[in-house]
Parts: sequence; structure tokens; C-alpha cells
Amino acid sequence: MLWSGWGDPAKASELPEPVRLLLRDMLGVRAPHTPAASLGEVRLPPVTLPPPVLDELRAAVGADHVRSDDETRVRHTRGKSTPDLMRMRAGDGSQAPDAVVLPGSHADVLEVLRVCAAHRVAVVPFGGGTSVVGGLVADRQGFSGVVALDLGRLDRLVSVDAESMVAEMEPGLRAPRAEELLAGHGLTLGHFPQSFEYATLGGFAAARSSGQASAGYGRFDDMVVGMTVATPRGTLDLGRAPRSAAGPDLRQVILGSEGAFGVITSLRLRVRRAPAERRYEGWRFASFPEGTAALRRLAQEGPLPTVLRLSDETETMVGLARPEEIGALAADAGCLVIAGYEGGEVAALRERVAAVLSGSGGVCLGADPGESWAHGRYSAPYLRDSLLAAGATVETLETAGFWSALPGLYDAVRLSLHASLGSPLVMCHVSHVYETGASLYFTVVTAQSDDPVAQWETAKNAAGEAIVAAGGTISHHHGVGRDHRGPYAAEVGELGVEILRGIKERLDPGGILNPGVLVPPEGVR
Ligand SMILES: Cc1cc2nc3c(=O)[nH]c(=O)nc-3n(C[C@H](O)[C@H](O)[C@H](O)COP(=O)(O)OP(=O)(O)OC[C@H]3O[C@@H](n4cnc5c(N)ncnc54)[C@H](O)[C@@H]3O)c2cc1C
Repeated sequence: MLWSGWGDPAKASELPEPVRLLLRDMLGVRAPHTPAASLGEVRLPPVTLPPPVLDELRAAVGADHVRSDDETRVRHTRGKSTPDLMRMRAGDGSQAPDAVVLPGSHADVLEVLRVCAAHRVAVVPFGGGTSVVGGLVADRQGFSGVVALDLGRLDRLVSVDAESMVAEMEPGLRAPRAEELLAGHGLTLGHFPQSFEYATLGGFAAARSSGQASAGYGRFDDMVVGMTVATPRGTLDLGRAPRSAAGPDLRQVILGSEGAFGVITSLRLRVRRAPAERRYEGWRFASFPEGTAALRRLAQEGPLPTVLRLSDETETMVGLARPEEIGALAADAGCLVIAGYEGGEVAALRERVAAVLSGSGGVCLGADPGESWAHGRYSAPYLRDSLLAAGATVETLETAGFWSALPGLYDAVRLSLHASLGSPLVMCHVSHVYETGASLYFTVVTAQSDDPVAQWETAKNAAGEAIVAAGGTISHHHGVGRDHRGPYAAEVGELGVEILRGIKERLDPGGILNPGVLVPPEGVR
């Protein structure tokens, strides 16, 4: 993974010419004055962890698995939001951990937590490092140091219960490797977020991730039937049946807890048969409201395809759903729907979905737009790096709401972004639908000001306030981290925050796990 950007550096590409022209003519984007820092130029704070503590950590996991060299520290600094990348490109490594610790077992994790609690060391569980909400930055105040707990060595497919269709898998497995291991048994998770190439199973569970095929396979939290969690107070082992009436479901306390309550060391996951066939196609709707109504019909009356995504007029025109063809479509292209069908009875499913889409005013565009979307589905994060280098800020934000609230949410977010940023390019799509509502996912492109981090943070905070005021949730699948902590507290209310603090106090009395992430510290909202 590129330390200051996304993905495999070999896959980095030049900005397509139409995008370069669009940026200059529409947004006034100018090349930045200063080039991005090199890895060696990143400024790191001194390691503050006392040597005896490092020795105890080495004793816990083995000397080879405690690292405090500069490169390893840089590679575990922050996540992959646009402000994270901007800070790294500017050579700002101020939030680097003192050391990176790689446990090899659940027992190792318990021992690391014991050592860290005894010496007041903050612990940041680290999966793929793709958080976009500041979930990998710990408060330092009151701690003798910070360690990143990299779960990459916990990467086994432990067992497959083919009768129950449940696989036990370790949290450090990256999604492609998890799929590869399951494919050996003819199985799949069906979880394909845009961060697929690097994100891990533990990160998916800890941040309640949702993938591009959520219409067919569900969200990641729907897949978790059980888990083992290491906490500073000991082990939690949760989930012994698919559903239970035995009190509140404590799995739900850990799902979405973003490393603040415990470290997930094992997951028991519902799996599906690997699809015999995959087919994707495009549909055109005259307007976003018309397309939204069609998606609602599918979500409420069925049948749902496996992938369902509706771009608004701007996203359709820019062609963001098909990164390789950015700018290729005319301004009156309407709104593009991508529908994907995976499984054994693809033709029959397609026929039923097509009847609903055409009955709702959709025009079938054939396989090309769908196959091209599938081909480019992981390209956008690479494009972000090229845009940043060209002097444009590009970032995403997302929310969800009930169907009746969606038009208001859509308008509120767009208005707020335009008010903060002047004339940005704001694109939106719906890609996760439910009987009662859906998510809205916005992509924003704007010219960078002299202080692009502050520029984006102002705009993002204003958009967050607009989301809360319009009745949406502050996140459908990115999570809370540090960036959404305030709006999340507003969503759950004071009593809700007290409950969160109570759970944290019980599981993590020293407050060493991801301090400042998810749960507002006492006295802070
Ligand atoms: C380009 C890009 C595209 C993205 N697309 C999507 C998308 O389509 N859908 C989506 O849902 N998200 C998406 N994300 C967000 C991100 O990938 C998800 O939140 C993902 O779940 C994070 O997984 P990770 O392994 O990288 O976790 P990390 O970023 O390493 O960690 C995320 C949080 O979980 C905690 N954590 C990690 N592992 C554990 C563990 N084992 N136990 C306890 N806590 C843990 C961390 O401390 C942190 O707070 C995207 C991000 C990027 C940069």
C-alpha cells in the first residue's frame, strides 16, 4: 500500500485528459506549489515509550514482532481519508505510533493489553489501515506512548462448517485473501467494498462496513454470527446461534465499536456458495427521483438484484460510476443504474428485476455500462491520488435515511457543500437499499485552497450538521472514528453517550483502547 496514498503504486495512473480539462474549466484547479514529501522527509515525533515497556512487549509477542523503525511507524500513521493523505503528502507524521506490535494469537493480544494497561500505553487496533473517519489516531495526553496493534499475523481461515454455512476466520485477513481461502471451499462472503484490496475482516466488523453487493449479500454486520474479543478485562465469546432471545445481543455492542471496547481476534461469519455466474448491466432513468422510486420498489416489493446502484445526474454525466469513461457522456444522459446479478439463477432473477425497472420508467442500456462498472469498481481510490496531485480536493461522505427523508437529505447536503466550498462538483449515488430507506453517498471535488485540510474540515463539519438537521445518520458505513464523534453523540443523546462510556469503563477501565475514538472523553461532546 502506498504510504501517502492508495493501493499498489504500480496501478497509479495519469489523470485522464477530460478530467484535467473539467478541473481547470469548471473548478479553477491549479497545480499545487509544493511537491509531495518523500517517505524519508516525513517528520516523526520521538519514540516516548520507555525501553523496559518495549522489552515487555517483545516478551509478549516475540522481538521480531515489535517494530519502531521510521518506515513501519509512517505506514501505521492515520488512515486513508483525504485529510489523512494531505497531511502525509505534506510530510506531517505527528500522529505516528511509537511502535507497531504484531500479535500472533488471541493470547498474545491479551498479554499486550495487560502490558499496555499496566504502563498506561494507548493501543490502536490496526487492520488494513483504510479508516476514513480518523479511527486510527489515539489521544496521547495522559499516556506514556501509543502502539499500533497490527492484526496482520492473525490471517487464518480456521474452520468451515459447511452444514451451517459458517466459516471461522481471523480478523487480520485482507478481503482478497479471505475470498481466495473461501473459494477453495466453493464459498464466498460476498463483501466487496471499494476498499476491498486492503481492508480486513476485523476492520469490517469493527466499523460496520457495507459492500457494493450489499443488496444481495447484506452488510458485513449481517454476516457476523459470532466473535471472540480480547479486552483489558479478559475474553468475550459471543454468538452461539443465528438468532437468540437471550437478552440484548452483545455482538451488537462490539460491531461498530471501532477498537474502543476490545480487539476482535476471531469472527464466525455466514458464508454463501460462490456464484456460478455474474452479470451486470446498465439502465437509464430520466431523473434521480424517478430512479430512486424504482429502487424503492425493488427494495420493498422485490426482487433485489445483487448489486444495485443509482447515480444522480451529475455523477452520471461525469461518469464516476465508470472511471475509465469519465466525461464521456452527454449532459442529458439522465441517471445511470447499475444492476448486478450473481448466483445460480441469474437469468430468472434478471428477468424479474428488469420487469420492475422497465415498469418504473427505466430503459435498459445493455451489458456494457454494467461490465465497465464491474471492471473499474476499485479504480476510484487511485484516481483520488491523481486528483490530489493535480491540486484538487476529492473526498466522499455518506449518510442514510428513511425513504421519505431522502430528498430532503440530498438537498441539505448539496446546499451545505455549495455554501462552504463555492462551486464544487458534488455527485451522489444510492448504493445500499432497504425496505425502509437507503444510503446516499456523495463525492465532492473542489479546487484546493492554501489550507486544504482546514477547507475540507469546515465543509465536512457543515455537511455533518446538515445531515443531522435533515434527520439522517452521520454514517451508513464509514463509522464514527474521531471525525464523526460529535454528530454521533448528538444522534444517541446524552444518555446514549453515558451508556457508551459505561461499557467502555467496564471493558477498558484504563481507557487504553483507541482513546478519543467513538466515545467522547468525559467533559467532551
Ligand atoms: C478508498 C476507500 C474506499 C472505501 N470504501 C468503503 C466501502 O465501500 N464500504 C465500506 O464500508 N467502507 C469503505 N471504506 C472505509 C473502510 O475501508 C472501512 O471502514 C473498513 O471496514 C476498514 O477496514 P480496515 O481493515 O482497513 O480497518 P482499519 O482502518 O484498520 O480500522 C478501522 C477501525 O476499526 C478498528 N479495528 C480494526 N481492526 C480491529 C479489530 N480486529 N478489532 C477491533 N477493532 C479493530 C480500528 O482501530 C479503527 O478504529 C473505504 C475506505 C477507503 C480508503
